[in-house]
Amino acid sequence: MIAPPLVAEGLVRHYDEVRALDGFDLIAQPGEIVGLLGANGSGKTTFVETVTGLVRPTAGRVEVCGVDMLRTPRQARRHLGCAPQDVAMYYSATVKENLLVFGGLVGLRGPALRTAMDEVTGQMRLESVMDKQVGVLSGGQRRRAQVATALLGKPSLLLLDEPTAGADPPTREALLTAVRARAAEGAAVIYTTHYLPELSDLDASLAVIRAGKVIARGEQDSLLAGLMGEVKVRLDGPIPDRLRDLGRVENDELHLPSIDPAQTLAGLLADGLVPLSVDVRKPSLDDLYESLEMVTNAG
Ligand SMILES: Nc1ncnc2c1ncn2[C@@H]1O[C@H](COP(=O)(O)OP(=O)(O)OP(=O)(O)O)[C@@H](O)[C@H]1O
Repeated sequence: MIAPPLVAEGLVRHYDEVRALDGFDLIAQPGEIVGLLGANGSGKTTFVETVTGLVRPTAGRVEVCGVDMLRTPRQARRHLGCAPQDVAMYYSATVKENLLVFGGLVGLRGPALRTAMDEVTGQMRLESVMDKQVGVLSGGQRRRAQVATALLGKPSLLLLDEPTAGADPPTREALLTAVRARAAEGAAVIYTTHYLPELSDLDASLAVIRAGKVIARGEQDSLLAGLMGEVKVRLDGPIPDRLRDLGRVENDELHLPSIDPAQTLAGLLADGLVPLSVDVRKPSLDDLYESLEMVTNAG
C-alpha cells in the first residue's frame, strides 16, 4: 500500500499558556486538496511549520509519504514543497537565481532543472520578472515566485499557507489553476486561506481548525448538509404574518432560513405568493464556519 502524502497524528505544541497545537490530527490522500480553515491564531501556520520540520512538536508524529519528519527530516523534506506565509527567498538574488537554488535543493540538475523552471515560470506567469531581484518585486509577484519555488520539484505534498493573500485576480487564477493541476497529477495539497470561495473553486475537502485542533473534517457537501441557507423575497403586496414568524423582515424583504431553499421557494409560489424579486442562497462555507463557531463557543 502507498503511504498517504501526509499523516499527522496527535500533534502538540504549546507556547507558555498558548496551545498552538493541541492534539492536531490530519491525513491527506494523493490528489486531495485540503482547505485548512480557522480564525487568526487557531494554529494553521504552526501546523504547516511542524509538517515542514521548522517547529518541533512536544508530542505526536508527522509522516510525509511514509517518512518520519521528526526522525529523518532531510528524507521527509524531499517529498514536500512549501510556500510559507512570510516569503522565504533570497531578496538580493533574482527570481531566476532563486529558482536555480531551490531547484538544486530538491535535487534537480541540468536539463531537468531547466524544464522544471520553464514549467513553473509559465504557470506562475513570472516570465517578465525572471531577471529582477526578489526584493524589488511587488507583493503579488513575490508570492507567485514563492509558490513557483514550492512547485519546482513536483513534490507529493504541497503546503501553501495563504498563497493568495493580497493577490490580484489574474494572480489568484494562475495560482488556483496550478494547484488544481498538481492535485490532478496526484499531489496532496494543504491550502490555508481566509477566503472561503477559493475552497469551493478548488473543490477542496475541509479541515476546520480551532484552538490547535481539527474540529471538523470532510468533503464540503457532507459538512454543509443540514446547514441553513436562505430564501430572500420581495413580495407584490403585504408579507403575511405567518411568514414573518418563520423568518425576519429587512427593508421590506422577507428572509426565510431553509435547509432546502429551492424547495422553500417552490412552496411560496405554490401558495400563490407573487415575488417581485427572489434570491436563493444555498448553505455556504461561511454558514459552516459560523455554525461551528457557535457550537464551540457554546461548548
Ligand atoms: N514562536 C511563537 N512564540 C509564541 N507564540 C506563538 C509562536 N508561534 C505561534 N504562536 C502562537 O500560537 C497560536 C497559533 O498561531 P498560528 O500562527 O499557528 O495561527 P494561524 O492559525 O496561522 O493564524 P493566522 O490566521 O493569523 O495566520 C497564536 O496564539 C500565536 O500567537
